[in-house]
Amino acid sequence: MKKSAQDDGNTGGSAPCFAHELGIDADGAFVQIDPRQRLEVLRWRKAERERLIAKRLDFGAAERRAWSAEIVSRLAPLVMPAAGRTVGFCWPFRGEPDLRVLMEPVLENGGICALPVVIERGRPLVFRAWKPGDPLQKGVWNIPVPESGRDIVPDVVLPPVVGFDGSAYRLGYGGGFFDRTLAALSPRPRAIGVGYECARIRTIFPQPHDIAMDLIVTEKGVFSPAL
Ligand SMILES: Nc1nc2c(c(=O)[nH]1)N(C=O)[C@@H](CNc1ccc(C(=O)N[C@@H](CCC(=O)O)C(=O)O)cc1)CN2
Ligand SMILES: Nc1ncnc2c1ncn2[C@@H]1O[C@H](COP(=O)(O)OP(=O)(O)OP(=O)(O)O)[C@@H](O)[C@H]1O
Repeated sequence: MKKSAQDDGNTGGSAPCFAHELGIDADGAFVQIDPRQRLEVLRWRKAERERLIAKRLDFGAAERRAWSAEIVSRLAPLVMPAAGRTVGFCWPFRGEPDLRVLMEPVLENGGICALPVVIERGRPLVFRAWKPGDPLQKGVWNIPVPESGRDIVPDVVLPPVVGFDGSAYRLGYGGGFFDRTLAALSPRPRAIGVGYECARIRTIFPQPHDIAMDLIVTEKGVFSPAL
């Protein structure tokens, strides 16, 4: 006798699929993600972060200072005129480009500078207005953050990159903080990734949650994402 659909455990709907789990994409929509692929990407990113941070530190402080100066001079026309605009900087950490000298012209132009604060793992960053002389305290990883100051939505953010690719995707420190922040803010601030040429890689293997930078600035130039 022919088995009924019921006997097969098939209730007529589509078969349950256990090969995927749910993730979230850059627009906040749920997407299916292959867990094996996710794990492979996580492992690869962890190793790649370590390799790229070690590589930039190997170059030495004098070289990084010279590159930072180049990056600042390329960034200046992109964030100016700053009047009435808020620029989200990061306090330099582990050999990242030092953009602090750009704060003075931004402030002189009537702009506002802000620094990110990690409120909680898994949550967007909060930006706090800051100017030289205002008190700082230690945040996560001992990165200095403003002790007080009003929370503010930046018009432009300058996320440092651990790695980046030709599509302007950014590899950071693995907290997902900038992706969450950019996904949460409306209107989305302009995001200009900053880093050295030695951070350029073929691809970061972008995942649904990754948000590409609008531009990448290195000591060698200003790069738009390749189509
Ligand atoms: N200078 C600077 N400040 C910044 C950032 C940055 O990239 N540069 N951030 C940019 O977002 C935020 C801090 N980012 C952080 C990212 C990850 C972890 C962290 O705890 N990472 C885990 C590893 C995560 C994983 O691989 O799963 C760890 O080290 O244990 C901490 C802070 C805000 N301030
Ligand atoms: N918008 C989001 N919603 C939910 N989870 C997210 C979001 N963005 C990122 N994540 C999660 O955060 C984790 C880390 O992301 P990713 O590897 O892209 O970090 P990163 O960009 O290197 O870190 P950071 O910006 O903190 O320097 C991922 O596992 C991802 O699932």
